[in-house]
Amino acid sequence: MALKLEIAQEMLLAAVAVMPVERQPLAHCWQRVLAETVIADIDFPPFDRSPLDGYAVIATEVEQARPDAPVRLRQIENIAAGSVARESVRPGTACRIMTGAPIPPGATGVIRLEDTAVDGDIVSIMAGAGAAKNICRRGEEIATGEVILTAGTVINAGAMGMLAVLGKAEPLVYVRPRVALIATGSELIAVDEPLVPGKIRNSNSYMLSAQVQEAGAQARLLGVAGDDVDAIAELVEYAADCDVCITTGGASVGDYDLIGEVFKKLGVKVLFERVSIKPGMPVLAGVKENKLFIGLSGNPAAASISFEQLVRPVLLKMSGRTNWWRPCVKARLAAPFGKSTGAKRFVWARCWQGEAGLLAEPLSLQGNGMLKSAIAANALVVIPENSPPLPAGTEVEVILLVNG
Ligand SMILES: Nc1nc2c(c(=O)[nH]1)N[C@H]1C(S)=C(S)[C@@H](COP(=O)(O)OP(=O)(O)OC[C@H]3O[C@@H](n4cnc5c(N)ncnc54)[C@H](O)[C@@H]3O)O[C@H]1N2
Ligand code: MOO
Repeated sequence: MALKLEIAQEMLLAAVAVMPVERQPLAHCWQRVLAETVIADIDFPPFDRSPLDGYAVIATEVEQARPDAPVRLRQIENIAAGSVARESVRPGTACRIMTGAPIPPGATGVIRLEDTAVDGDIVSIMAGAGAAKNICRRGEEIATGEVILTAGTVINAGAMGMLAVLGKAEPLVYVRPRVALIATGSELIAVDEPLVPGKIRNSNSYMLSAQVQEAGAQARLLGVAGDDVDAIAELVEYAADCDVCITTGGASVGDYDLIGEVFKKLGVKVLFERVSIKPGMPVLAGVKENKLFIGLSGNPAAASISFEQLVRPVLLKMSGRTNWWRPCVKARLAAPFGKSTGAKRFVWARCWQGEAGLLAEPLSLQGNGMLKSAIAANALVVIPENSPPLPAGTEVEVILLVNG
């Protein structure tokens, strides 16, 4: 009897724990999950600074300056970004200043270079209104004590930059789960081997290594084992240093479907053997000594979809992420979906914004042994259980294949 998807998801999530933490050099932290709350210990900007190349002035002195009535000031010094002024701006003077340099004492505004005319050490201000707005104030973006990032945040480009602003050279991040990938099947050959009759290349390990990495984990490709319990068990034991071990193939009821037997031989406690989804119905899951064992179907579409639905949320939880689910939206089918379906079905689709709302078009060639439509897919259409064929225009739930 196949288990309901939601129950299988809950069982797997309950079976795993969040990974330990480690410090990593900031340059290696992109896409890692932060394991600490980052509180600003500085204001940013740390000083009032100029957003323009121009002249720091006393704003009220130049307010009325116009091209036909310029205000003439004496330049006292020139401050580059990285330097600080030695002198104060006093009435009748201006300080040449570059973008990013600290506003000198006494100045209350900045005039951009384009609104000035310079003759020796005399600068004529040709347009002086609004000079006070041309100062970036200390702490205008970040105030000391502010919470800037929280644990569980995926470190994106913005977070990378912000951690650098705050001097976090070695942020605390979660260790990435290690995931072993083993392909089983006597028909499988390696990607660099020539095809011979009866054989196909192992594509599942490469497809899943991408899915594993997209979920923030590390993939270890352990190669192929033929349909032999001892050979498969040996490779699974090879994965001893991994947190999750995933096999593909041999998950169904055929003469050579041996994963159940392999799990039994290795003392893996089986949680379930079939989940009520299409594709991906045959999927075994088990635990042994805090390690998770997953036996996915050999069919590429089935392996990919059951990974997406069952394994991805688990890897996100282990990685320290706080949201384990993709964003889900409603859309209308842009083309009919002609199959009636018993179990809940996931269909690779393209989703886009139409004139009257979101549209989703199921991609062609969606056999459970096929993969091509996954190349163009940006979404999965969810066909509810016990659905008749669905005409174009039917409202469906769509899972967007982006991070939530
Ligand atoms: N009598 C029944 N037969 C089948 C049933 C069923 O309920 N009763 N279910 C079918 C469905 S649906 C699926 S899904 C598959 C699941 O089979 P397995 O998980 O045991 O997988 P295999 O038989 O080993 O392989 C299936 C298919 O995939 C190809 N394959 C395997 N590994 C790879 C790989 N690493 N890279 C690329 N392709 C791979 C393999 O050659 C087979 O064509 O069972 C159905 N049968
Ligand atoms: O159950 Mo199979 O999983 O349709 O691909």
